Amino acid sequence: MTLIDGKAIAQKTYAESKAAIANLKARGVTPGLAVVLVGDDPASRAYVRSKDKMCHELGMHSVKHELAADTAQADLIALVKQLNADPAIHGILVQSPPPPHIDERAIIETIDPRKDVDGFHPISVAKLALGDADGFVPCTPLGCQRLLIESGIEAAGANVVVLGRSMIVGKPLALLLMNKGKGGDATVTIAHSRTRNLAEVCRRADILIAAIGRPEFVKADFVKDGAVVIDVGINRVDDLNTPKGYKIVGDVAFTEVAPKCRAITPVPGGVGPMTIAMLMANTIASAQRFAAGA
Ligand SMILES: Nc1nc2c(c(=O)[nH]1)N[C@@H](CN(C=O)c1ccc(C(=O)N[C@@H](CCC(=O)O)C(=O)O)cc1)CN2
Repeated sequence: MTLIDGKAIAQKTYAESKAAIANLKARGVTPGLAVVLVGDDPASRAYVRSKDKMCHELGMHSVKHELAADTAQADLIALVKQLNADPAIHGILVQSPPPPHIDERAIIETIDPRKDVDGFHPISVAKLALGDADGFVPCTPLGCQRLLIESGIEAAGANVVVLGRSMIVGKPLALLLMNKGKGGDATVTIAHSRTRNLAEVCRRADILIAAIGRPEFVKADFVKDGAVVIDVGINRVDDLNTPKGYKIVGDVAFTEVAPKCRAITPVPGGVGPMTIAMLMANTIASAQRFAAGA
C-alpha cells in the first residue's frame, strides 16, 4: 500500500509556482489574491490565514478582508465589485461557508469570472462542463486530480466512483476526471447518501473518492482489493486526549481500509494541502492571462 503524501506533492507544485511568479515579476506583474472571510468560524479563519501566509511565502500580493458575522449582503457585494476593479488583484474568493443570511450564490455571481480562482462562478462551471481549458477549476478537485497524476495513477479507462455531489468537490471532480485529456478520460459514477446499495456501487471503483462529509463513513466493505482511495473529508471530532480537544478525521475509516488499497491519501496531509497549492496555481494562471491581455 502506498501512502499518497499530499504535503510533498504540494511542495512540488510550489516550486513550479515560484518559477512562474519569477517569470511574471520579470514582466512587472505580481500575482495578487484577495480573500474575503465573513464571520468568525475558527476553521475558516485558519484556512484564510494559511492562504494569506502561502501568498507571502511565494512572494505574491495578498489582501485579506475579515468582516463581521453580521455584515450586510449589500456591503459584501460592494467589496467584491471594488476587488473586481482593482488591477493588482487577479484572484478573488469568499471563504465558504458564509453566515446563513448571506446569499452565497449572489456573491459568487458578482465575482468577475476572470478572477474566479475558486472556480465557483457559473461561467467557470459551464467551461468545466464543456471541457474548455481556459476556465478555472475548483481547487480541491484540481488537487485530487494532481495527486493521482503525480502518484502515477492512471484515470483513463478506470472506473471512478465519486462519493458526494457538492458543487465544491463532487460534481466538478466528476467532470474533471471524465473530461478528455491528461488526468481525465475516466468512467465516472457519482454516488451519494441516497444511492441504493452504496457499498456495492463503491466496491466497483478502481479509484474511490470520498467527499461525503461524514467522519469515517467509508468502511472496508466499500473498497475493492487493490483500489486507490482519495479521502477529501475533513471532519473535526471530539477527542479529549488531544491538546485542542478535537482531532481531524477523513470520510474514510483509514485503519480498516488502508490495508486493502493500492494507494490511499491520509487525513490530514492528503488532499487538504493540495487545496491551497491549487489556489496559488489558479491565481498565477489568472495573472498570466491578464498579463497576456486575455
Ligand atoms: N471559498 C472556498 N471555501 C472553501 C474551500 C475552497 O476551496 N474555497 N475549501 C474548504 C476549506 N479549505 C480552503 O478553503 C481548506 C480545507 C482544508 C485544508 C487543509 O490543508 N487541511 C489540512 C488539515 C487542516 C486542519 O488541521 O484543520 C489537511 O487536510 O492536511 C486547506 C484548505 C471549504 N471552504
